Amino acid sequence: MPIIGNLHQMDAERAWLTYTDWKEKYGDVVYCSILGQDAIILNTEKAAEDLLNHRSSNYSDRLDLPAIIGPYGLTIDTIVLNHTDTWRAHRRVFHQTLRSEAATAYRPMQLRRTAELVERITNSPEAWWDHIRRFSASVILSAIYDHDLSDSTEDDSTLQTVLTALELLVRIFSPSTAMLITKMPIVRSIPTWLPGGWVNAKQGQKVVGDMFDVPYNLFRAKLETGEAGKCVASDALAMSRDTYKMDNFDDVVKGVCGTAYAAGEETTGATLIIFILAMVLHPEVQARAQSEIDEVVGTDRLPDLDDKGSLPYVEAIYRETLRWKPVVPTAIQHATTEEDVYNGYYIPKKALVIPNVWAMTQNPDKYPSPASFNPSRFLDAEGNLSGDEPSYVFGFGRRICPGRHLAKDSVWLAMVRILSMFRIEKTTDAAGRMVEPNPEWTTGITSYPKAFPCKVVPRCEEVLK
Ligand code: HEM
Repeated sequence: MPIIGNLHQMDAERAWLTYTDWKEKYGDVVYCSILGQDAIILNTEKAAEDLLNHRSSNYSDRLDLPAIIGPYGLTIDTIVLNHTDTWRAHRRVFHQTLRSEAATAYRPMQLRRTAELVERITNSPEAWWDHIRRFSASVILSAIYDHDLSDSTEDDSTLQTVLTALELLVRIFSPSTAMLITKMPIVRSIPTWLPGGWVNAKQGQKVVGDMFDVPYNLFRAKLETGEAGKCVASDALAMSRDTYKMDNFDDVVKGVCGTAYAAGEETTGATLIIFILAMVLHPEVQARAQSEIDEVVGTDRLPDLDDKGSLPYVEAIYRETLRWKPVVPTAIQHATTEEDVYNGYYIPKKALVIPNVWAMTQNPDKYPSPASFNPSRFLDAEGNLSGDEPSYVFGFGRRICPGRHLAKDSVWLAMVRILSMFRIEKTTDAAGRMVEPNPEWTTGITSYPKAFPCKVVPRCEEVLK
Protein backbone atom coordinates (compact mmCIF):
# COMPACT_ATOMS: atom_id res chain seq x y z
CA MET A 1 0.00 0.00 0.00
CA PRO A 2 1.47 3.40 -0.88
CA ILE A 3 2.44 5.93 1.72
CA ILE A 4 0.42 9.13 1.49
CA GLY A 5 1.82 11.95 -0.63
CA ASN A 6 5.52 12.53 -1.05
CA LEU A 7 7.91 10.91 1.31
CA HIS A 8 9.67 13.88 2.66
CA GLN A 9 12.39 13.87 5.27
CA MET A 10 12.05 17.00 7.37
CA ASP A 11 13.82 18.45 10.32
CA ALA A 12 11.56 19.31 13.21
CA GLU A 13 11.55 23.08 12.79
CA ARG A 14 10.63 22.93 9.12
CA ALA A 15 7.94 20.36 9.60
CA TRP A 16 6.22 22.45 12.24
CA LEU A 17 6.89 25.96 11.16
CA THR A 18 7.22 26.03 7.38
CA TYR A 19 3.65 25.29 6.51
CA THR A 20 2.88 28.06 4.05
CA ASP A 21 3.03 26.28 0.72
CA TRP A 22 2.65 22.68 1.77
CA LYS A 23 -0.58 22.10 -0.03
CA GLU A 24 0.70 23.54 -3.28
CA LYS A 25 3.89 21.53 -3.17
CA TYR A 26 2.78 18.27 -1.71
CA GLY A 27 -1.01 17.89 -1.94
CA ASP A 28 -3.88 17.49 0.50
CA VAL A 29 -2.35 14.92 2.82
CA VAL A 30 1.36 14.47 3.29
CA TYR A 31 3.45 11.88 5.04
CA CYS A 32 6.74 12.97 6.54
CA SER A 33 9.11 11.82 9.19
CA ILE A 34 10.14 14.17 11.97
CA LEU A 35 13.35 12.82 13.49
CA GLY A 36 12.11 9.30 12.98
CA GLN A 37 8.53 10.00 14.11
CA ASP A 38 5.82 9.24 11.52
CA ALA A 39 3.79 12.37 10.86
CA ILE A 40 0.81 13.06 8.63
CA ILE A 41 0.03 16.64 7.67
CA LEU A 42 -3.57 17.43 6.73
CA ASN A 43 -3.65 20.43 4.41
CA THR A 44 -7.37 20.67 3.70
CA GLU A 45 -10.54 21.07 5.74
CA LYS A 46 -11.93 18.00 3.98
CA ALA A 47 -9.07 15.71 5.00
CA ALA A 48 -9.12 17.09 8.58
CA GLU A 49 -12.88 16.61 8.83
CA ASP A 50 -12.77 13.13 7.28
CA LEU A 51 -10.14 11.90 9.71
CA LEU A 52 -10.24 14.03 12.86
CA ASN A 53 -14.01 14.60 13.00
CA HIS A 54 -15.49 11.51 11.36
CA ARG A 55 -12.96 8.96 12.61
CA SER A 56 -12.29 10.71 15.87
CA SER A 57 -12.12 7.55 17.98
CA ASN A 58 -8.85 6.71 16.20
CA TYR A 59 -7.48 10.27 15.89
CA SER A 60 -7.80 11.74 19.38
CA ASP A 61 -4.57 10.69 21.04
CA ARG A 62 -1.61 12.96 21.57
CA LEU A 63 2.03 12.16 20.91
CA ASP A 64 3.59 10.17 23.74
CA LEU A 65 6.18 12.46 25.26
CA PRO A 66 7.19 10.61 28.44
CA ALA A 67 10.51 12.45 28.47
CA ILE A 68 8.64 15.72 28.93
CA ILE A 69 5.29 15.04 30.54
CA GLY A 70 6.34 13.31 33.77
CA PRO A 71 9.67 15.05 34.41
CA TYR A 72 8.14 18.50 33.90
CA GLY A 73 5.04 17.79 35.99
CA LEU A 74 2.51 17.86 33.15
CA THR A 75 0.69 14.67 34.11
CA ILE A 76 -2.59 16.50 34.83
CA ASP A 77 -2.53 18.81 31.79
CA THR A 78 -5.55 18.23 29.49
CA ILE A 79 -3.67 19.11 26.30
CA VAL A 80 -1.01 16.42 26.66
CA LEU A 81 -3.20 13.67 28.12
CA ASN A 82 -3.83 10.72 25.86
CA HIS A 83 -7.31 9.59 24.88
CA THR A 84 -7.88 7.94 28.29
CA ASP A 85 -10.58 7.89 30.97
CA THR A 86 -8.77 10.68 32.81
CA TRP A 87 -8.85 12.85 29.70
CA ARG A 88 -12.56 12.02 29.26
CA ALA A 89 -13.16 13.21 32.83
CA HIS A 90 -11.37 16.48 31.97
CA ARG A 91 -13.55 16.93 28.89
CA ARG A 92 -16.68 16.19 30.90
CA VAL A 93 -15.77 19.00 33.30
CA PHE A 94 -15.08 21.36 30.40
CA HIS A 95 -18.35 20.43 28.77
CA GLN A 96 -20.34 20.91 31.95
CA THR A 97 -18.78 24.28 32.75
CA LEU A 98 -17.91 25.94 29.40
CA ARG A 99 -20.25 24.52 26.76
CA SER A 100 -22.15 27.10 24.75
CA GLU A 101 -25.08 27.64 27.18
CA ALA A 102 -22.89 27.38 30.30
CA ALA A 103 -20.41 29.97 28.98
CA THR A 104 -23.15 32.62 28.84
CA ALA A 105 -23.03 32.76 32.65
CA TYR A 106 -19.69 34.56 32.30
CA ARG A 107 -21.05 37.35 30.13
CA PRO A 108 -21.66 39.82 33.00
CA MET A 109 -18.03 39.33 34.05
CA GLN A 110 -16.86 39.76 30.42
CA LEU A 111 -18.85 43.00 30.18
CA ARG A 112 -17.11 44.28 33.31
CA ARG A 113 -13.68 43.23 32.11
CA THR A 114 -14.13 44.83 28.68
CA ALA A 115 -15.36 48.04 30.33
CA GLU A 116 -12.15 48.00 32.42
CA LEU A 117 -10.14 47.40 29.25
CA VAL A 118 -11.68 50.46 27.59
CA GLU A 119 -11.06 52.55 30.70
CA ARG A 120 -7.43 51.48 30.93
CA ILE A 121 -6.81 52.22 27.23
CA THR A 122 -8.48 55.62 27.65
CA ASN A 123 -6.17 56.45 30.58
CA SER A 124 -2.96 55.26 28.93
CA PRO A 125 -3.51 54.47 25.23
CA GLU A 126 0.20 54.01 24.59
CA ALA A 127 0.10 50.91 26.84
CA TRP A 128 -2.69 49.21 24.81
CA TRP A 129 -0.67 46.01 24.42
CA ASP A 130 -0.31 45.53 28.19
CA HIS A 131 -3.99 46.35 28.69
CA ILE A 132 -5.00 43.67 26.19
CA ARG A 133 -2.78 41.06 27.85
CA ARG A 134 -4.15 42.05 31.24
CA PHE A 135 -7.69 41.78 29.87
CA SER A 136 -7.22 38.23 28.57
CA ALA A 137 -5.57 37.14 31.84
CA SER A 138 -8.31 38.74 33.93
CA VAL A 139 -11.16 37.08 31.99
CA ILE A 140 -9.63 33.62 32.29
CA LEU A 141 -8.65 33.97 35.95
CA SER A 142 -12.17 35.18 36.81
CA ALA A 143 -13.88 32.44 34.82
CA ILE A 144 -11.70 29.63 36.10
CA TYR A 145 -10.89 30.55 39.72
CA ASP A 146 -13.08 33.60 40.44
CA HIS A 147 -9.78 35.42 40.91
CA ASP A 148 -9.69 39.22 40.66
CA LEU A 149 -6.36 40.50 39.36
CA SER A 150 -4.53 43.06 41.49
CA ASP A 151 -4.37 46.59 40.08
CA SER A 152 -0.79 46.04 39.09
CA THR A 153 -0.18 42.74 37.31
CA GLU A 154 3.39 42.71 38.72
CA ASP A 155 1.96 42.50 42.24
CA ASP A 156 -0.36 39.61 41.44
CA SER A 157 1.51 36.55 42.65
CA THR A 158 -1.02 34.15 41.09
CA LEU A 159 -0.56 35.69 37.68
CA GLN A 160 3.22 35.82 38.02
CA THR A 161 3.31 32.13 38.99
CA VAL A 162 1.37 31.02 35.93
CA LEU A 163 3.30 33.35 33.62
CA THR A 164 6.63 31.91 34.79
CA ALA A 165 5.38 28.40 34.05
CA LEU A 166 3.97 29.38 30.68
CA GLU A 167 7.27 30.89 29.63
CA LEU A 168 8.95 27.59 30.39
CA LEU A 169 6.25 25.50 28.72
CA VAL A 170 6.36 27.52 25.51
CA ARG A 171 10.10 26.93 25.41
CA ILE A 172 10.13 23.21 26.16
CA PHE A 173 7.29 22.61 23.72
CA SER A 174 9.07 24.41 20.89
CA PRO A 175 9.44 21.61 18.32
CA SER A 176 13.21 21.45 18.37
CA THR A 177 13.47 21.51 22.17
CA ALA A 178 10.73 18.89 22.61
CA MET A 179 12.56 16.60 20.19
CA LEU A 180 15.93 17.34 21.79
CA ILE A 181 14.63 16.45 25.25
CA THR A 182 12.96 13.31 23.89
CA LYS A 183 16.03 12.11 22.00
CA MET A 184 18.58 13.18 24.65
CA PRO A 185 16.88 13.06 28.05
CA ILE A 186 20.20 13.86 29.70
CA VAL A 187 19.72 17.55 28.82
CA ARG A 188 17.02 17.65 31.53
CA SER A 189 19.77 17.47 34.11
CA ILE A 190 21.78 20.51 32.95
CA PRO A 191 22.15 22.60 36.14
CA THR A 192 20.22 25.86 36.05
CA TRP A 193 23.43 27.90 36.37
CA LEU A 194 24.86 26.51 33.10
CA PRO A 195 23.87 27.89 29.65
CA GLY A 196 20.84 25.87 28.51
CA GLY A 197 20.01 25.09 32.15
CA TRP A 198 16.48 26.39 31.73
CA VAL A 199 15.49 22.90 30.52
CA ASN A 200 16.36 21.58 33.98
CA ALA A 201 13.53 19.19 34.84
CA LYS A 202 13.71 19.56 38.62
CA GLN A 203 13.22 23.28 38.36
CA GLY A 204 10.59 22.76 35.61
CA GLN A 205 8.58 20.42 37.78
CA LYS A 206 8.49 22.98 40.60
CA VAL A 207 7.47 25.82 38.28
CA VAL A 208 4.78 23.79 36.49
CA GLY A 209 3.56 22.30 39.79
CA ASP A 210 3.11 25.83 41.12
CA MET A 211 1.11 26.77 38.02
CA PHE A 212 -1.46 24.10 38.89
CA ASP A 213 -1.26 24.37 42.71
CA VAL A 214 -0.98 28.07 43.59
CA PRO A 215 -4.21 29.42 42.01
CA TYR A 216 -6.12 26.25 42.86
CA ASN A 217 -5.12 26.29 46.54
CA LEU A 218 -6.05 29.96 46.73
CA PHE A 219 -9.44 29.10 45.28
CA ARG A 220 -9.92 26.23 47.78
CA ALA A 221 -9.11 28.58 50.64
CA LYS A 222 -11.78 31.01 49.37
CA LEU A 223 -14.22 28.15 49.05
CA GLU A 224 -13.72 27.20 52.68
CA THR A 225 -14.44 30.71 53.89
CA GLY A 226 -17.51 30.93 51.62
CA GLU A 227 -15.96 33.70 49.51
CA ALA A 228 -15.67 31.78 46.21
CA GLY A 229 -18.15 32.89 43.56
CA LYS A 230 -19.27 31.15 40.39
CA CYS A 231 -16.41 29.80 38.29
CA VAL A 232 -15.28 26.65 36.51
CA ALA A 233 -13.55 25.34 39.65
CA SER A 234 -16.62 25.75 41.87
CA ASP A 235 -18.99 24.28 39.25
CA ALA A 236 -16.67 21.33 38.74
CA LEU A 237 -16.47 20.58 42.46
CA ALA A 238 -20.26 20.82 42.68
CA MET A 239 -20.45 18.21 39.91
CA SER A 240 -18.50 15.73 42.01
CA ARG A 241 -20.55 16.53 45.11
CA ASP A 242 -23.84 16.00 43.27
CA THR A 243 -23.43 13.22 40.75
CA TYR A 244 -19.97 12.63 39.35
CA LYS A 245 -17.91 10.19 41.40
CA MET A 246 -14.31 9.48 40.55
CA ASP A 247 -11.08 8.86 42.47
CA ASN A 248 -8.61 11.73 42.25
CA PHE A 249 -11.31 14.07 40.98
CA ASP A 250 -9.54 16.93 42.75
CA ASP A 251 -6.57 16.39 40.41
CA VAL A 252 -8.92 16.45 37.43
CA VAL A 253 -10.34 19.81 38.49
CA LYS A 254 -6.89 21.19 39.24
CA GLY A 255 -5.66 19.96 35.85
CA VAL A 256 -8.63 21.41 33.97
CA CYS A 257 -8.20 24.80 35.66
CA GLY A 258 -4.43 25.04 35.16
CA THR A 259 -4.71 23.94 31.52
CA ALA A 260 -7.53 26.38 30.80
CA TYR A 261 -5.39 29.28 31.92
CA ALA A 262 -2.39 28.11 29.89
CA ALA A 263 -4.49 27.44 26.78
CA GLY A 264 -6.81 30.43 27.01
CA GLU A 265 -4.83 33.47 28.05
CA GLU A 266 -2.28 33.80 25.28
CA THR A 267 -4.65 32.72 22.50
CA THR A 268 -7.30 35.29 23.48
CA GLY A 269 -4.81 38.15 23.89
CA ALA A 270 -2.92 37.23 20.70
CA THR A 271 -6.14 37.23 18.64
CA LEU A 272 -6.86 40.77 19.83
CA ILE A 273 -3.32 41.87 18.98
CA ILE A 274 -3.80 40.48 15.45
CA PHE A 275 -7.08 42.42 15.26
CA ILE A 276 -5.30 45.66 16.24
CA LEU A 277 -2.73 45.06 13.49
CA ALA A 278 -5.49 44.47 10.93
CA MET A 279 -7.18 47.72 11.99
CA VAL A 280 -3.95 49.77 11.66
CA LEU A 281 -3.41 48.36 8.20
CA HIS A 282 -7.04 48.82 7.10
CA PRO A 283 -8.54 52.17 8.14
CA GLU A 284 -11.37 51.66 5.62
CA VAL A 285 -12.49 48.46 7.41
CA GLN A 286 -12.32 50.25 10.74
CA ALA A 287 -14.37 53.21 9.49
CA ARG A 288 -17.08 50.94 8.06
CA ALA A 289 -17.34 49.02 11.37
CA GLN A 290 -17.51 52.27 13.33
CA SER A 291 -20.33 53.66 11.25
CA GLU A 292 -22.22 50.37 11.69
CA ILE A 293 -21.73 50.55 15.46
CA ASP A 294 -22.68 54.26 15.65
CA GLU A 295 -25.82 53.61 13.65
CA VAL A 296 -26.98 50.54 15.60
CA VAL A 297 -25.78 51.29 19.11
CA GLY A 298 -25.59 55.08 19.10
CA THR A 299 -22.95 56.97 21.03
CA ASP A 300 -24.31 57.01 24.57
CA ARG A 301 -23.51 53.46 25.61
CA LEU A 302 -20.98 50.72 24.95
CA PRO A 303 -22.06 47.90 22.62
CA ASP A 304 -22.82 44.59 24.30
CA LEU A 305 -23.43 41.01 23.27
CA ASP A 306 -27.15 41.64 22.64
CA ASP A 307 -26.09 43.89 19.73
CA LYS A 308 -24.28 41.05 17.98
CA GLY A 309 -27.15 40.12 15.65
CA SER A 310 -27.39 43.73 14.42
CA LEU A 311 -23.66 44.16 13.73
CA PRO A 312 -22.86 41.78 10.85
CA TYR A 313 -19.81 43.72 9.71
CA VAL A 314 -18.24 43.51 13.19
CA GLU A 315 -18.92 39.77 13.21
CA ALA A 316 -17.30 39.55 9.76
CA ILE A 317 -14.22 41.31 11.16
CA TYR A 318 -14.12 38.76 13.99
CA ARG A 319 -14.25 35.86 11.50
CA GLU A 320 -11.70 37.42 9.18
CA THR A 321 -9.30 38.03 12.07
CA LEU A 322 -9.43 34.33 12.99
CA ARG A 323 -8.90 33.37 9.34
CA TRP A 324 -6.35 35.96 8.23
CA LYS A 325 -3.66 34.95 10.74
CA PRO A 326 -4.80 31.94 12.77
CA VAL A 327 -3.22 32.20 16.18
CA VAL A 328 -2.61 28.43 16.45
CA PRO A 329 -1.55 27.84 12.82
CA THR A 330 -1.03 24.08 13.04
CA ALA A 331 -3.59 23.57 15.83
CA ILE A 332 -2.26 20.97 18.26
CA GLN A 333 -1.13 17.72 16.76
CA HIS A 334 -3.33 14.66 17.27
CA ALA A 335 -2.03 11.09 17.09
CA THR A 336 -3.49 7.83 15.80
CA THR A 337 -4.28 5.00 18.21
CA GLU A 338 -4.34 2.34 15.46
CA GLU A 339 -3.18 2.17 11.86
CA ASP A 340 -5.69 3.28 9.25
CA VAL A 341 -6.25 3.62 5.52
CA TYR A 342 -7.49 6.85 3.94
CA ASN A 343 -8.28 7.10 0.22
CA GLY A 344 -6.20 3.99 -0.32
CA TYR A 345 -3.19 5.29 1.59
CA TYR A 346 -1.69 3.77 4.70
CA ILE A 347 -1.52 5.75 7.96
CA PRO A 348 0.65 4.14 10.64
CA LYS A 349 -0.32 3.53 14.26
CA LYS A 350 0.93 6.20 16.71
CA ALA A 351 1.55 8.64 13.87
CA LEU A 352 1.46 12.35 14.59
CA VAL A 353 -1.43 14.00 12.75
CA ILE A 354 -0.93 17.72 12.20
CA PRO A 355 -3.91 19.78 10.98
CA ASN A 356 -2.37 22.48 8.81
CA VAL A 357 -4.89 25.14 9.79
CA TRP A 358 -2.75 27.77 8.10
CA ALA A 359 -3.14 26.11 4.70
CA MET A 360 -6.90 25.81 5.28
CA THR A 361 -7.21 29.54 6.02
CA GLN A 362 -5.16 30.40 2.92
CA ASN A 363 -7.11 28.20 0.50
CA PRO A 364 -7.59 30.48 -2.56
CA ASP A 365 -10.54 28.45 -3.87
CA LYS A 366 -12.51 29.24 -0.74
CA TYR A 367 -10.94 32.60 0.12
CA PRO A 368 -9.89 34.51 -3.03
CA SER A 369 -6.75 36.64 -2.43
CA PRO A 370 -6.32 34.89 0.91
CA ALA A 371 -3.48 37.16 2.08
CA SER A 372 -5.74 40.25 2.10
CA PHE A 373 -7.74 41.18 5.18
CA ASN A 374 -11.24 41.37 3.73
CA PRO A 375 -14.15 40.90 6.17
CA SER A 376 -16.65 41.25 3.29
CA ARG A 377 -15.77 37.71 2.22
CA PHE A 378 -18.02 36.59 5.09
CA LEU A 379 -20.97 38.69 3.84
CA ASP A 380 -23.38 38.13 0.96
CA ALA A 381 -24.32 40.80 -1.61
CA GLU A 382 -26.97 42.25 0.77
CA GLY A 383 -24.44 42.63 3.58
CA ASN A 384 -25.81 39.66 5.57
CA LEU A 385 -23.47 37.13 7.13
CA SER A 386 -22.78 34.06 5.02
CA GLY A 387 -23.01 30.68 6.73
CA ASP A 388 -19.23 30.31 6.63
CA GLU A 389 -17.34 30.51 9.89
CA PRO A 390 -13.69 29.43 10.20
CA SER A 391 -14.47 27.35 13.29
CA TYR A 392 -11.69 24.91 12.35
CA VAL A 393 -9.21 27.39 13.86
CA PHE A 394 -10.38 25.93 17.19
CA GLY A 395 -9.30 22.42 16.22
CA PHE A 396 -11.13 19.21 15.47
CA GLY A 397 -13.11 16.22 16.65
CA ARG A 398 -13.08 15.19 20.27
CA ARG A 399 -10.10 17.45 20.92
CA ILE A 400 -11.79 20.62 19.70
CA CYS A 401 -11.02 23.61 21.93
CA PRO A 402 -13.42 23.46 24.90
CA GLY A 403 -12.87 27.17 25.65
CA ARG A 404 -14.07 28.40 22.25
CA HIS A 405 -17.43 29.79 23.43
CA LEU A 406 -15.82 31.77 26.23
CA ALA A 407 -13.07 32.90 23.84
CA LYS A 408 -15.51 34.05 21.18
CA ASP A 409 -17.49 36.24 23.58
CA SER A 410 -14.32 37.74 25.08
CA VAL A 411 -12.75 38.51 21.71
CA TRP A 412 -15.93 39.78 20.04
CA LEU A 413 -16.82 42.03 22.95
CA ALA A 414 -13.33 43.48 23.25
CA MET A 415 -13.21 44.11 19.49
CA VAL A 416 -16.57 45.87 19.28
CA ARG A 417 -15.88 48.00 22.34
CA ILE A 418 -12.41 49.02 21.14
CA LEU A 419 -13.90 49.92 17.75
CA SER A 420 -16.66 51.94 19.34
CA MET A 421 -14.28 53.96 21.52
CA PHE A 422 -10.98 54.31 19.65
CA ARG A 423 -9.39 54.94 16.29
CA ILE A 424 -6.35 52.77 15.65
CA GLU A 425 -3.87 54.61 13.46
CA LYS A 426 -0.43 54.43 11.95
CA THR A 427 2.23 56.49 13.69
CA THR A 428 4.34 59.08 11.88
CA ASP A 429 8.13 59.38 11.86
CA ALA A 430 10.17 62.52 12.59
CA ALA A 431 9.62 63.72 9.00
CA GLY A 432 5.84 63.29 9.34
CA ARG A 433 5.69 60.20 7.11
CA MET A 434 3.31 57.35 8.03
CA VAL A 435 5.09 54.34 9.48
CA GLU A 436 3.84 51.13 7.89
CA PRO A 437 3.83 48.37 10.53
CA ASN A 438 5.60 45.26 9.34
CA PRO A 439 6.03 43.21 12.49
CA GLU A 440 7.97 40.05 13.07
CA TRP A 441 5.81 37.11 14.18
CA THR A 442 6.33 34.78 17.09
CA THR A 443 6.88 31.15 16.11
CA GLY A 444 5.90 28.06 18.03
CA ILE A 445 2.51 26.64 18.97
CA THR A 446 1.06 30.14 18.80
CA SER A 447 1.93 32.80 16.24
CA TYR A 448 1.18 36.51 16.55
CA PRO A 449 2.91 39.83 15.86
CA LYS A 450 5.73 41.08 18.02
CA ALA A 451 5.58 44.78 19.02
CA PHE A 452 4.64 47.10 16.14
CA PRO A 453 4.10 50.85 15.90
CA CYS A 454 0.53 52.10 16.18
CA LYS A 455 -1.44 54.85 17.87
CA VAL A 456 -4.73 54.36 19.70
CA VAL A 457 -6.78 57.56 19.78
CA PRO A 458 -10.07 58.09 21.68
CA ARG A 459 -12.94 58.69 19.25
CA CYS A 460 -14.98 60.82 21.66
CA GLU A 461 -14.35 64.10 19.83
CA GLU A 462 -15.14 62.57 16.45
CA VAL A 463 -18.32 60.95 17.80
CA LEU A 464 -19.47 64.18 19.48
CA LYS A 465 -19.09 66.20 16.25
C1 HEM B 1 -9.06 32.65 20.38
C2 HEM B 1 -8.85 31.84 21.38
C3 HEM B 1 -8.51 30.36 21.24
C4 HEM B 1 -8.07 29.65 20.16
C5 HEM B 1 -7.81 30.15 18.72
C6 HEM B 1 -7.90 28.28 20.60
C7 HEM B 1 -7.49 27.24 19.77
C8 HEM B 1 -7.31 25.94 20.20
C9 HEM B 1 -6.87 24.86 19.35
C10 HEM B 1 -6.52 24.98 17.87
C11 HEM B 1 -6.79 23.75 20.12
C12 HEM B 1 -6.36 22.36 19.65
C13 HEM B 1 -7.57 21.52 19.32
C14 HEM B 1 -7.21 20.16 18.75
O1 HEM B 1 -6.35 19.48 19.30
O2 HEM B 1 -7.79 19.79 17.70
C15 HEM B 1 -7.19 24.10 21.45
C16 HEM B 1 -7.23 23.22 22.51
C17 HEM B 1 -7.60 23.59 23.79
N1 HEM B 1 -8.05 24.82 24.21
FE1 HEM B 1 -8.26 26.47 23.06
N2 HEM B 1 -8.22 28.19 21.92
C18 HEM B 1 -8.61 29.44 22.36
C19 HEM B 1 -9.06 29.78 23.63
C20 HEM B 1 -9.20 28.90 24.68
C21 HEM B 1 -9.75 29.23 25.97
C22 HEM B 1 -10.29 30.60 26.37
C23 HEM B 1 -9.66 28.09 26.74
C24 HEM B 1 -10.10 27.85 28.17
C25 HEM B 1 -10.95 28.56 28.83
C26 HEM B 1 -9.08 27.05 25.93
C27 HEM B 1 -8.83 25.76 26.35
C28 HEM B 1 -8.33 24.76 25.55
C29 HEM B 1 -8.01 23.41 26.04
C30 HEM B 1 -8.16 22.90 27.46
C31 HEM B 1 -7.56 22.68 24.93
C32 HEM B 1 -7.09 21.22 24.91
C33 HEM B 1 -8.23 20.28 24.57
C34 HEM B 1 -7.83 18.82 24.57
O3 HEM B 1 -6.66 18.50 24.40
O4 HEM B 1 -8.73 17.97 24.72
N3 HEM B 1 -8.80 27.57 24.69
N4 HEM B 1 -7.52 25.44 21.48
